[in-house]
Amino acid sequence: MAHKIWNWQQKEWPHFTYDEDALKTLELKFSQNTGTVLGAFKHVNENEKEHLIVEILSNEALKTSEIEGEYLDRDSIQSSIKRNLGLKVDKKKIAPAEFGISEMMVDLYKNFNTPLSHQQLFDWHKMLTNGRRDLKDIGTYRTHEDPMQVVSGRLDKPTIHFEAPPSHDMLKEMEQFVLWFNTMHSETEHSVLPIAKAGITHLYFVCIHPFEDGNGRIARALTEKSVAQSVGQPALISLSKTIESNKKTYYNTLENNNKSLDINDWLLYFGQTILDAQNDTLKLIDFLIEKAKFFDRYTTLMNERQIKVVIRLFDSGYEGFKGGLSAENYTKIAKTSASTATRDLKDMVDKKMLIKTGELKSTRYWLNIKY
Ligand SMILES: Nc1ncnc2c1ncn2[C@@H]1O[C@H](COP(=O)(O)OP(=O)(O)OP(=O)(O)O)[C@@H](O)[C@H]1O
Repeated sequence: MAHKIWNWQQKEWPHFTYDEDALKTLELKFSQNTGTVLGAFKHVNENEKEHLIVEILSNEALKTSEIEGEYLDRDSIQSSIKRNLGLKVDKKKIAPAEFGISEMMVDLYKNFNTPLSHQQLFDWHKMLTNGRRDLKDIGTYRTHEDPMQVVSGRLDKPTIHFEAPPSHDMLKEMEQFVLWFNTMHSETEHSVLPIAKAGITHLYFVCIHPFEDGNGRIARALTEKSVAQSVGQPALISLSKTIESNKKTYYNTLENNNKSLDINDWLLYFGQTILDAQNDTLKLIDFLIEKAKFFDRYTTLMNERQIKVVIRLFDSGYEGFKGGLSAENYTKIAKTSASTATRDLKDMVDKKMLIKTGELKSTRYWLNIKY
């Protein structure tokens, strides 16, 4: 490469700079949100807490894979997360990709507090590449001779978005990175605030790009480790879900921040992403609290069909049952006749469990909770 284009070729690498004042509002909001999440958690009973952890870890496993265009099976991931957490033993056979990502999420959750080590990164890489046969270096940093590039577009005419340092620098770079991460997250280090720590962690890691594959997923896991160490609890934020919902901005912002060591734009984008991810968790917690209240109040007033349908509605999450529940949906879920469905639904509206909107064929029913 003729010109020194990339950040790692700059003299000051890896000393990133940013404007602390510009991040102040985000850092403050982060610390307020952290308090709110911890407070809300106290209102969730043990059963619901378990549900929440499984829900968030499963979503994150799914979404971090989706960012890379890999669509995994939700049920297998949930099962595998439960098994890895020691909550469930069943004989369901789980495919290698689903098993691997679940194992990594649970390891991240359980061992959030241990200092980062090369071994932990190698283990994650092994988990992520579980079952793959197309890679040379698994569970170790890359060694291939050809340049490590992030590319898109046609194979014969690719657009190069980034080129990472050569493979022979990996040991030196990663030694430095691991040392930086652990120093930055030691108890006595207060000069850098949590959002900045997490944001630098992500960008710094993907710019080294130390593995043959899986660098994005490991970078997002490391970000969650950083947040967890800053707050002293597993992060449980919907980071990958939030990134995935606006993937283009994620890639564009990375691309605009991989040349200079001044990464202010990146930290502003990523800080807001972390806040959105925290807010998503808060909504989930509120939703679970509402769910528990709903069942406390109404379980004895419902027949078996009604309970089955209500469970199905809650399973759709706080975003709700797509388009609302119709009488036809009800007959299908409860496996009942149209006339029974009409009677059950009217009863639930009368008891204020459901809210009815629309008329005739466009009549829809919604759970009567605060959403
Ligand atoms: N222009 C860029 N500069 C620096 N990093 C980038 C850029 N564009 C994308 N990235 C990062 O590189 C990651 C992709 O790297 P890599 O392919 O090794 O990861 P990932 O986890 O692979 O998944 P998969 O192997 O399934 O593609 C993205 O998720 C993103 O974090």
